Amino acid sequence: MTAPALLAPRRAGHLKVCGARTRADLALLADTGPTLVGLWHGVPGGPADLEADRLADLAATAIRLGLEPVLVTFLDDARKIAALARATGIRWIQLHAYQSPALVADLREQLPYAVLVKVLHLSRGRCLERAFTGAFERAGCDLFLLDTVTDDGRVGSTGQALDPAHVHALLPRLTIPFLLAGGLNTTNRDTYRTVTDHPLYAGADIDTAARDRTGRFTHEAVTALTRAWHPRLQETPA
Ligand SMILES: O=C(O)c1ccccc1NCC(=O)[C@H](O)[C@H](O)COP(=O)(O)O
Repeated sequence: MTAPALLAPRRAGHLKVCGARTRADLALLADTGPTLVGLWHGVPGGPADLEADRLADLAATAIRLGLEPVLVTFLDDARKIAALARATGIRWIQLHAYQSPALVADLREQLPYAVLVKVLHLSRGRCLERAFTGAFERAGCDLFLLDTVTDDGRVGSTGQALDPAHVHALLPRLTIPFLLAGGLNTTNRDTYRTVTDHPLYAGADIDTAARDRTGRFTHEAVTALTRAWHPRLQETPA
């Protein structure tokens, strides 16, 4: 017997777009297909960093529009992060710096309901947290997010693609799902077929390719990314 159509998943994983700054950004994203929106707080000097009250306003707007807000942060104070999550209603937390497994354990205790995402940084193909993936999992991490570190040490929104071979070298170490990031766009979608076919693949995370040259999200760019990275299952090429 086949499962009732209503219960069948309709999408292949998540699509997260990072760095929303305004309600208009959120309206555009809600209209074009992503499931998750990254809101930055505690990213010093980041162009999309939000003050706490603005973060709360955008998180509430995202939820109202049917998007799941994700707090993207370099903060490494569990109490501060937990307080922010409680105050804003944000359930997904993306630790994008070099936070420790101990911080993840602390956060897990304070926020049992939260979805905790730890970024694994790949520098020249090597994962800098390679020795700690098991510790992050035991600490209560729900998802990893694989992203690029540039040769000069920049992290986040680098627009630089990972080599799929380097991703595959890391995957046997993981037992929890992962999001893929790092310079994903519409033209390199096919390069990652073997990665996105992996049973632990949970979706794609994109910033640079969702924007035009002035740094603004565009309807056209995000719609094209949704088609490439987050199609309805019946649209997925065999
Ligand atoms: O987006 C940023 O500029 C950023 C800055 C500091 C920390 C994290 C940041 N972004 C996090 C993301 O999740 C991005 O979507 C991810 O790095 C992919 O970006 P891109 O390679 O530009 O698609």
